[in-house]
Amino acid sequence: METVFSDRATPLSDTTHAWPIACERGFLLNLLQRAAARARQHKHSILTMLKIPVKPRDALQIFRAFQILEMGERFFWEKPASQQALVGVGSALSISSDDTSGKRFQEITEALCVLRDFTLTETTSSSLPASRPLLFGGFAFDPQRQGTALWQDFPPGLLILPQLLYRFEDGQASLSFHIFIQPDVIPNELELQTTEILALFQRLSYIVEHLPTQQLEELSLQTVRLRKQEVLPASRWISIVDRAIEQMRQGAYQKIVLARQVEAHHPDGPFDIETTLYRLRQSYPDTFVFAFQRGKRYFVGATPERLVSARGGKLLTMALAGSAPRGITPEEDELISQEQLYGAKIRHEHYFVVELIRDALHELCSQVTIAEAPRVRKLKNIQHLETPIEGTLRSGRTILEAVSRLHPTPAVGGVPREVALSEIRAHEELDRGWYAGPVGWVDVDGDGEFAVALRSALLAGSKATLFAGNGIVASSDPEAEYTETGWKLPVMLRSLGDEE
Ligand SMILES: C=C(O[C@@H]1C=C(C(=O)O)C=C[C@H]1O)C(=O)O
Repeated sequence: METVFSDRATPLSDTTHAWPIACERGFLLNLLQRAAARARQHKHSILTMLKIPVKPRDALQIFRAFQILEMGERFFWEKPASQQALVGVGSALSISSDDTSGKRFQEITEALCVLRDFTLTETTSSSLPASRPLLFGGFAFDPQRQGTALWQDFPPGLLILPQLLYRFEDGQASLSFHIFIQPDVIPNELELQTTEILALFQRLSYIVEHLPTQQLEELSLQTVRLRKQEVLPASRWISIVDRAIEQMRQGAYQKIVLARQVEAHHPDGPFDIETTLYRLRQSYPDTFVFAFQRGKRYFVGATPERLVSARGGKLLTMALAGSAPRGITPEEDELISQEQLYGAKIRHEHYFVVELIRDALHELCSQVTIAEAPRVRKLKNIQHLETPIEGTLRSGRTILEAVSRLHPTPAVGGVPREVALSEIRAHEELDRGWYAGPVGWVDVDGDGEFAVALRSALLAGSKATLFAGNGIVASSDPEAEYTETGWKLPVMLRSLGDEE
């Protein structure tokens, strides 16, 4: 294998050679020719992926560069504290499911299996860790709920294989390009495609090299008074919670999570997605910071809740439920966590989630380890009770199977699941869309990571729709639940630049 990638140490400040996407024409053409030969042999298109090492750059800069490239919709996924990022643009393939009967995960898994069997991956550098094409996307919270115009273009299930993917992990950065090669492709077309891909690499290199660096930090300091509006009046929301408590007292179900919706309007023009992401990552480094674009709209957030990750057979998940505010002094903070988070009501709510996860993993995993006692997870303005859970996936099981069994956990749905879901559907009076649904990525081999899309908002121009929910049990106090949802909203409000 011939590679022309230069490992020469070029300082990032050297804008002339800071970001070459180096790939020799002969190497790329040869890859496409091999893909074409395989496509002819199998009479099936071949998903061809080329992975190239690049100099690490801030993931948000790449996100910006992808916009200038104008190749279509973008996505962003970052775990700032563990320095992992995925940034994608364009769509080489989109797999969606409109199924409302519970088969959406299965339908998408089947499509992924076909892809896996017809994939050719290549890299210009053997020092890069092997990886497989990955798709990014999400799932609606409840596909059975009648969708409204608010979540148009966010179907029950959607995964997108980007044309270009920037990945940063373990201190290494790479750029992957994906293309389908058809069985009837002619040699001239392969030549043409090679020329086009190389031109694209050149254009992107130029854009990345010439991006200004400091701008986002400055923009993130600017605040504005957003006009905020509750979609349901507080009294109405509280009466919905009241009703649920009454039902639980009568034994109809044991736990339900009810959410409310707030609209925020920017007085002077559209929200800036990059500045929003910058603020989210600065304030909430220990979360999954994500953005998913559909048309001109973005679903964006910083969620502390991992639904599940699976890599090489190792599965990680968590129960995250029970919330309290942060104290001003360390002593007060500690007192709040001891009195509230470790109090009987919250432990009870939390325990439902641990139990469900234990049951859901039973068939999927050969071994499950649940931390003996929950711990406190401290975020900037809120703290939660969290129980880490690990498992070993049985062979042949994939992350999407885990997602389909775990979602919705009682941290966002309720107990029993189906009763709580139909109560939410009938009485919550809001369209959750992808809020509280699984968002994340999966590769063609079934590894991946999904988070629960909390602390999130849907941005449409100068309007943002925010969601926040809370777990309610029979002993809950409706006014207190309202206040608690109010601790969750500032994550997005401040990140949208709100001055309050
Ligand atoms: C539903 C939300 O959060 C969930 C509910 C929690 C609770 O009931 O205390 C805590 C964390 C999340 O599992 C939300 O942030 O909107």
